[in-house]
Amino acid sequence: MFSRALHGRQALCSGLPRAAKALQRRARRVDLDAASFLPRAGSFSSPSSSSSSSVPLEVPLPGLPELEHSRLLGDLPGFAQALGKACRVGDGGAGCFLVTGLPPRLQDLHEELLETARAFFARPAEEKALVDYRQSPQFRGYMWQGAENTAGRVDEREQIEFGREETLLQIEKEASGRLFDRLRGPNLWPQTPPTLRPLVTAWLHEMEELSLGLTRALALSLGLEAEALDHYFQAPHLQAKLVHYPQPSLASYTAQGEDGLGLGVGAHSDSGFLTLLLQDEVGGLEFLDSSGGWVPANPVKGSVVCNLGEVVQLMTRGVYPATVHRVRRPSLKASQGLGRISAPFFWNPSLNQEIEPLNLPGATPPKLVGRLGESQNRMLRSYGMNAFKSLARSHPTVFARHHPDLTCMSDGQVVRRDGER
Ligand SMILES: O=C(O)CCC(=O)C(=O)O
Ligand SMILES: [Fe+2]
Repeated sequence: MFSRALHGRQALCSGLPRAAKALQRRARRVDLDAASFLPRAGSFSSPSSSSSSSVPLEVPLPGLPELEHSRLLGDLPGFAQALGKACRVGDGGAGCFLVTGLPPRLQDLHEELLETARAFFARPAEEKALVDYRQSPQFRGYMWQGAENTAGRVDEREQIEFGREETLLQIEKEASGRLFDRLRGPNLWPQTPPTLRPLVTAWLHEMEELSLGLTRALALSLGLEAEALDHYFQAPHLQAKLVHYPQPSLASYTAQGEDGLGLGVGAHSDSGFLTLLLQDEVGGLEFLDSSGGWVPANPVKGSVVCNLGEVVQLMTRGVYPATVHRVRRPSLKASQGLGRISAPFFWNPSLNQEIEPLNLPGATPPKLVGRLGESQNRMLRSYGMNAFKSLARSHPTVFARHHPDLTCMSDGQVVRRDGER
């Protein structure tokens, strides 16, 4: 999907011990505090080679712009201005940003969620198979390592996927009669650890609220009314995952070295509106900048990474491009044998929404290197049908098993085999 040449740069801190990384993070935070919370243009070019001994601790690490959560509540116009700067990739923005300084309540929830995810993935394979996603017409549940691929390569990760919990009765009452209603339904909840269900439920609720605030800031940053996009999210189609990137074997580490370990998930952009991503301390997430270089999204305590999806790109005619990202396999040093845990939350429009480009006079899309053109990655205007298309294409056997009356056409449309709508 993306050219191999783009995979060249190494995350600056991947070879550093945890204590040094913590110190570096502190150095970067101090520097940013002094310069206010606005991103610094031109701060994203990482040197093509580095070693732990050649990186002085007082030099701030390249990183993503940091937007203080408290300003989202207390100074929406100021927050929106910083968000706009971060999303305008051609003007030196990173195309994504961190929301930092989350309230302690949310930080605690995030810590517990990461711990619980780690406990779930440590359970025996037979137990995880009880919530195997192949049982779910909504493509939710546990996916073992190798079940999914991105950019033509098998992903080196296992994951459990959730959506909004809905009973069949609820869905029947509100059914639109469209095929995408089939993506609504119940989750497959593991019995162990028992804390997983309440934690994931609380997390979805919190992320929904945060996402709506960010949507309003994004609308303001485009020169629209803050609530101008709210109607897209009356019944948002939520998707969320707990993900484990296992530690590569010692043999592969020895044979290939840290640089040769490859990717946990290949370069891609997310298909929804925006993604809020929680990650543990290990690192490995990287973003593509406007010139085709990779920028590490180093973990920052008390924050989430926010990246933009293809719906935003379509709505803004590319003025805010979807963020291309990938994940390196966990380095032996950083993950200390445990692998990496992340928790992406995907904020998507309601299934029944048609996505049309907004009227943004005077705004022009940036020139970008190393991305797919619209013709190679065409989005269907119906958000719901586009979501169904993505799932059907990624998981053809689950699609065939639960939706035998449907077929996925070469243009991506999911239709009834008998031709009825
Ligand atoms: O695990 C991560 O950090 C990123 C995951 C991701 O990009 C995805 O699942 O779409
Ligand atoms: Fe992603």
